[in-house]
Amino acid sequence: MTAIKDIMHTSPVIPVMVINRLEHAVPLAHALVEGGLKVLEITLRTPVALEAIKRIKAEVPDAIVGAGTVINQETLKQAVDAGSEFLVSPGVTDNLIDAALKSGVPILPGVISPSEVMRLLEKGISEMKFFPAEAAGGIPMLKSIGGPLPQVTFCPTGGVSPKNAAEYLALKNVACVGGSWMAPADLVDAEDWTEITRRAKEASALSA
Ligand SMILES: O=C(O)C(=O)C[C@H](O)[C@H](O)COP(=O)(O)O
Repeated sequence: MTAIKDIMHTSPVIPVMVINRLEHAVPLAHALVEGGLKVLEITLRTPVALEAIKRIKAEVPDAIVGAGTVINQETLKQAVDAGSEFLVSPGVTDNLIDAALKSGVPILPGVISPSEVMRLLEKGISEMKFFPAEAAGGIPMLKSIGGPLPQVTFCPTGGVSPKNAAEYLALKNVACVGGSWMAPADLVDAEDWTEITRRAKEASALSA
């Protein structure tokens, strides 16, 4: 099992994927990996998400496949059973974090406030998702949290785009960012894998 810290340092951007049609899972993963983005977050927002995780794991060996939108013990168990190599949650509850720690699968839990950060530090977690990044205060908020809590490393996600990704990545307490702009619904629906690979290449060229 790869530690979440190493996963966060694998690529500067983690694509957040919403897969509506199962047959898109493997070509989409290939398109992103070909563009240099190996760490893939498949959100559990669609009925085919768990099967998509299994297929990508089986057919795209270079990918590091994680589950997003893990919100409780039930979705955590489903994600782990599907073979997820990491878990991402939009927020935190004690039940969820305790279950994740027990499972042994690394989790990137979502926070927006110093209190949430401190609760996770008490549980031994120092890598976190900052979600929803732009709406929750963006770059100034991360800089402010980094003052008293410099030991925490973040993956800002939510409203991150090619316009602001480099600025986020320049922060001391940011290892990578997450976002959906490499594989938005219209490009996936159109099966425009070429454009998705082009966007992935551009994203993977950003420096963390
Ligand atoms: O589904 C989840 O678990 C999430 O946490 C939400 C995603 O991270 C954001 O929807 C990505 O945000 P955008 O890049 O602004 O589209």
